[in-house]
Amino acid sequence: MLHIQTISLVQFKNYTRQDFRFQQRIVGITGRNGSGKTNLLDAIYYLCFTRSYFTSSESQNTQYHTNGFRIEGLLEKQGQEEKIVCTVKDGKKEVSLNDEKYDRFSRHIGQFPAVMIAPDDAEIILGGSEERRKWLDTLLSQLYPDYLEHLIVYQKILLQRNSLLKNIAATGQHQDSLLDVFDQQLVQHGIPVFEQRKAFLTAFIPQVQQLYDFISGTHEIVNIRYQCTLQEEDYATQLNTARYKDLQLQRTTAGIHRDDLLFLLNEHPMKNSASQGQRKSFLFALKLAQFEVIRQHKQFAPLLLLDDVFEKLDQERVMRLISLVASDSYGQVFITDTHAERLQHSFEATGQTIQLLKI
Ligand SMILES: Nc1ncnc2c1ncn2[C@@H]1O[C@H](COP(=O)(O)OP(=O)(O)OP(=O)(O)O)[C@@H](O)[C@H]1O
Repeated sequence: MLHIQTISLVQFKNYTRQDFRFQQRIVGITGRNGSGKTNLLDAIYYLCFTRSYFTSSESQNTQYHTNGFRIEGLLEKQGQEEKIVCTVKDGKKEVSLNDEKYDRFSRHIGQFPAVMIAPDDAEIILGGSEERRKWLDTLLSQLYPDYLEHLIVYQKILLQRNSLLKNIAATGQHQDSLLDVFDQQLVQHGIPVFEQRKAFLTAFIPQVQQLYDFISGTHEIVNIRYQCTLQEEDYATQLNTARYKDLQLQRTTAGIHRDDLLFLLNEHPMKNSASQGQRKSFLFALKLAQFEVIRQHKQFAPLLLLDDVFEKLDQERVMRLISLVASDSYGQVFITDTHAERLQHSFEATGQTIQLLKI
């Protein structure tokens, strides 16, 4: 079991200094627009991922006119007390677990799994391919530390290769042997990422379908098509064939950094044809399937952070969703809403009690 008991915020976004105690499995966070509900969810997310869900800019997380922030959380994981502290001061970030500082934040990832569902998630469907890769990478990194390691090295080599391509263009000097070394390293770290993405998606799609059926109460067919050039041709050959083009464009055109996922509803791309409610139902199915996969893998439920779920879903879908996340097979659930009564009644209708925090 994973349960966050308290969180203390100092200068994190709109919180100057505030402590929260979470006493129940289901915690409702209510308050007016702009009162800081999403920011509190994000602080919890930050403890789990050493970063905000919404922004990679620490200055946006820091309260206006201050030079840093601090988030401290006390958690219980499988019967053990755990303390996580994240601080940013004058642009320098530190994260510690039980007072031991991490030398690399990536070591923290996956230990305290969490799934956030937020309105901005529509970007996973509507935005560019990097949004979909980011979603998949965050998920797989929580499951497989090796995946994250390969990805980090791959991205580092990619940057080096791209700057070499620019350098060659600027100086006119051939550097084929150095490019060969980079190509070899891209292959070494890119292929495991490709294999993991492919295997994962194959097993994942039926789970998304099952949850989509449940939430929507329909039998529309959802699908995720993995688009990667490595499916068609050996990566080393591709890099070799693309080298001339890469030299012209001064960037690496082949590889897993260009992967995309095509989301389909009844075989049509969701981006163009699905309604807002269908898209939202799909995103819930996607995220709750993610939750299931993590739970099966870790043998305990991740934290579930639900932001503004009532928007754009009809009453029936909302109730099916609430009945699912309220069930005992889920772990600790945090849910925001501007209407305290709506939140309370929705959960009480399922026979569960909810702690209401008004902020
Ligand atoms: N760096 C910052 N420093 C101080 N305040 C900030 C900072 N970043 C955001 N805010 C404030 O936080 C508030 C937004 O909080 P949040 O998004 O958590 O609101 P919310 O309760 O989820 O609102 P809604 O119901 O509209 O979704 C805004 O008032 C914004 O001005």
